Amino acid sequence: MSQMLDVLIREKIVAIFRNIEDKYADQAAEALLDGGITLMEITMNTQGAAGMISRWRDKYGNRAGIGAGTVLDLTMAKEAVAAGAQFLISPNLDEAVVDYGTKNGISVWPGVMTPTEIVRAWKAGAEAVKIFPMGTLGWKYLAEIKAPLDKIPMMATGGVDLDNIQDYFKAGACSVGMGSKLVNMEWVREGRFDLLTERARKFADAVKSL
Ligand SMILES: O=C[C@H](O)COP(=O)(O)O
Repeated sequence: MSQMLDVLIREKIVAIFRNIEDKYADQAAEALLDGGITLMEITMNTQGAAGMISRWRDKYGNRAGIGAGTVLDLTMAKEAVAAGAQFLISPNLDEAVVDYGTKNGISVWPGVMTPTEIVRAWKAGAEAVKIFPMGTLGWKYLAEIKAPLDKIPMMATGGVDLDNIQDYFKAGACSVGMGSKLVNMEWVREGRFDLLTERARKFADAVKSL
C-alpha cells in the first residue's frame, strides 16, 4: 500500500476545491485544516489550479496532503504532478494517467461507476477507485459491488453529506470526497470561514469513530 493510500484510509475525507477564487483559497484551506480536514483536492478546471497546488504544498505541506482533481488526461496529470500534486483524482478512467502515476510514485484514484470499470482500473494499476456519482447511485449500490470487489479500496464521491456519510462507510467505502457540502462557496465568498471550520469539524467528528 502506498503511503498516500494509507493516509487516505486513515484520514477518510478529501475536501474538493472546485472553482474557488484564488483570493479566498488560502483562508478556506486554513479553515478546513482548523476543523481537522487534512486532504485537499484542487480540481484542474479551477482557474490557476497548478499555482494553487504548488503554493499549498509550500504553505501546508507539513500538515496536509495536496492533490489534483478532475484530472481528465495525461496532459493534466503531468501539469498537476509538476506543480507538486501528491495524488490524482478523476471523474473518469484514463489508463495512461494510472500508468503515469504508477511509474512516478503518485497515487491515482480514477473515477468509475460499473463493476467492469472498477476491475479495469484495478488491473491498470489504480490502488483505489473513486465511485462517482455516488449520490445518484446510493449506498446500497456501493454495498452490492463491494461484495465481489471487496479487495479494491473505494472512495465515495458526489452527494456526500452529514446525513449519509456514515452509510457510505458502512457500505464499504474507505473514504469520501466532499465538495459543496464541505467547501461551501457561499460561505467562502461571504468570508464566513468560521462556518467552514465548524462544518469541517462536524464531518471530521462523524468519521472519527469509524
Ligand atoms: O468532483 C466532485 C464532486 O462532484 C463533488 O460532489 P459534491 O459537491 O456533491 O460533494
